[in-house]
Amino acid sequence: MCSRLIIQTSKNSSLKCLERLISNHHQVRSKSVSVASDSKIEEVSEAKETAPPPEVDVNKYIHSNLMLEKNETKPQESSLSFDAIPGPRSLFLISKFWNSIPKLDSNRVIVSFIQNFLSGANFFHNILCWGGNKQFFNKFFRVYGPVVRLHGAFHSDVVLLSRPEHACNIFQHSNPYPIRSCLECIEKYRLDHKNYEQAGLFFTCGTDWKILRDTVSQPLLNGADMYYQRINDICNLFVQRVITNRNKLEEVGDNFDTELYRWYLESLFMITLRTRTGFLDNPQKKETDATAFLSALEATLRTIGKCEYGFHIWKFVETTSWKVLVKNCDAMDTILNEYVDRAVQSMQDKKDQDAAPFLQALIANQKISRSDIITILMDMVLIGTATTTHTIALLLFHLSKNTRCQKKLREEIGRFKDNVSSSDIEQMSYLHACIKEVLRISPPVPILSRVLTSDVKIMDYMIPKDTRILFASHLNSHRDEHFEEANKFKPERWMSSNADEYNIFATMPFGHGPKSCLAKEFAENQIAVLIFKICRKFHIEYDYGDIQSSHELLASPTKPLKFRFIDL
Ligand code: HEM
Repeated sequence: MCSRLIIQTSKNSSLKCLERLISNHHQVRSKSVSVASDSKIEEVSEAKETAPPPEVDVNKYIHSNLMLEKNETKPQESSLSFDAIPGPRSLFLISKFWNSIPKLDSNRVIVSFIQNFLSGANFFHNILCWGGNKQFFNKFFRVYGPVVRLHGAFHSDVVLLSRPEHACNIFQHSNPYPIRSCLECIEKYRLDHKNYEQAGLFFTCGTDWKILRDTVSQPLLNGADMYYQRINDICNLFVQRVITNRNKLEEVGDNFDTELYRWYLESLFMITLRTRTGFLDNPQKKETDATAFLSALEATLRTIGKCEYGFHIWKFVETTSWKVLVKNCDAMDTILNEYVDRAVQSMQDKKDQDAAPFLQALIANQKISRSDIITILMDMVLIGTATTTHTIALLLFHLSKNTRCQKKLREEIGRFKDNVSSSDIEQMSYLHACIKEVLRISPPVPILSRVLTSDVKIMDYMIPKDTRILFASHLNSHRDEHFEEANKFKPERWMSSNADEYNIFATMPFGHGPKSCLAKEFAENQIAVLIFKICRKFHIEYDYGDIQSSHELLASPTKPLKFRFIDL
C-alpha cells in the first residue's frame, strides 16, 4: 500500500515549504512527507505497512432492506470511463491546460504550487465541502445528472453525488480505514504550527486513527453514564440562566447560541475531565479561563469558514485569517492544557481509580501522547459544539412551530421525575423521534467527504481510486421519494412500524461507516437531557419567522435564537 513519489527539484527551496507543496500535491491526507537533504523529496506512506488492516464485514454497515442495483454490487464489469462523467465544460478545458504543464515545465515545484493555488476543482471542493450551498449542488445535479465531475488541474478531480444508492456503493467499497479530506487549516495548524506528530482523530487515518478512535469511544459513554447526576445539575443551571436572562416578554436575547455553547462546554469538560470549568457561572464579570476559551472558540469557528472557502492562500502566505486562527487556537490550546493538568493533578491527589474514565483511558494508553489528548479534546470542542447546539436550536424552533408535537413531548416527559437517569432517557421514544427528525431535516454536517481507497463503479462510470467524493446527503432529506411530506417536521415517522423501511443512506446526520461520528450516542443523550429539562419547565415560542440551517462549513441557524420561554 505504500505509494512512493520521487520529485526532483533543482531549486534550493525551503524544506518546510516543499513539504507543504508536496503534501498538497495529493489529496490523500494519510501520508506524511519527509524531505531528503540531497534535494530529493520522498513521500512515504506513514501507515504501518507491516500491520495489515483487519478484515471488516462491510455488510454490517449496509441496511438489510437496501435495494442495490445488481451491477453495482458485482465485481466491476464493462463500464464507461471516468472521462465520460458529465461536468462543467469550462473546468474541463482549464484542467486540460494545467494538466499539460508538467510535460512542458521541468520545475515541478512551481507546478505543484500552481496546482494548489489555481486548481479549479480544489476551489469548488473548498466551497462545497462541509456544506457549500444547497442551490449550488441542486444546480449541478439538475444540469449534469446524479454523477457530476468537477475537473481539477493536475488530476485533482472531485465527484459530486447525492443519491442513497450511490452513497451505499461508496461506503461498501470503502476499506476499514476511510479517508476524508476537509478542515485543512486545522490540520496545518496542528502539524506545522504546533509541530504535533499527528493532526488528531478527525484527520488521521490508518492504524494511527484506529488507536485513537478505539481508545476514546467507550470511555466517553462511560463518563457520561457515571456523571449523570452532574449532567442533570448542569442542565438545571442552564435553565436557571434562561430564567435570569429572559426579558419581560419571557424572551431570551440574541446571545442564546453562546448560552448553548456554555452549556455544551461545561458538560463536555465535566464528562471528559471531571472538572467544573465555570462556563455557566454567574455573573461573568471578570475575564476567566472560561470566558477567554469561549471567545477564542467563537472566533475560531468563524475563521475556519474564512480559511476553508475558496483558494487556500494561507498554505503559502500568512493571511490575516490564518493569523487570527492561530492566535485563537493557541489561546484555546493553552487553557485546555491547564484543564488537563488540573484534572491529572486531581486524579493523583484523590487516588480515585474510578475518576474521569475518559482521561484515564487516554493516559493509560502508551501509544497516545499528550498532544493527542489535546487534539482529541479540541476535536470534541470544534466539532461537538457547533453540531450539538445547532441541533438543539433547530429542535426548539420546530417544537415552537408545532405545538401539537410540543404537547405530545411534554406528556411523555411528564411521566418521569425531574432528576432524570440514562435509562429514563432511553425510554423516551418520542423525544428520540424528535431528535432524529430534526437531524433529518437540518443535518448540522450536510456534506460528507471521502477520498476513494479503491476504484468504484457508480451507475456505469468507473471512478478511480484517490478521487475526492463530496456527498450532498442533505438533499435527500427534502425529497418526497425518500420521506413522505419530506419538508414537514413529523417525529411520528420514526415511531411508525414502517420506520425501518427508510433507506439509511437517505439521511446520514452522523455520517456512515468506521469513520462516522464517534459521539453519536453521547450527543443524542446530551441533547435529550437538555430538551427534557427545557420542555419540563417552559412552553416554547418563536416570533421571528423561519429558522433554517445556514449550510455553511459548520452549519449554524440562520436567525437569532430569540425564543420565548414561558413558564408552565
Ligand atoms: C448532533 C451532534 C453531532 C452531529 C450531527 C455530528 C456529525 C458528525 C459527522 C457527519 C461526522 C463525519 C462522519 C463521516 O464522515 O462519516 C462527524 C465526525 C466526528 N464527530 Fe460528530 N457530530 C455530532 C456531535 C459530536 C460530538 C458531541 C462530538 C464529541 C464529543 C463529536 C465528535 C466527532 C469526531 C471526533 C468525529 C471524527 C470521527 C473520525 O474521524 O473517526 N461529534 N460527526
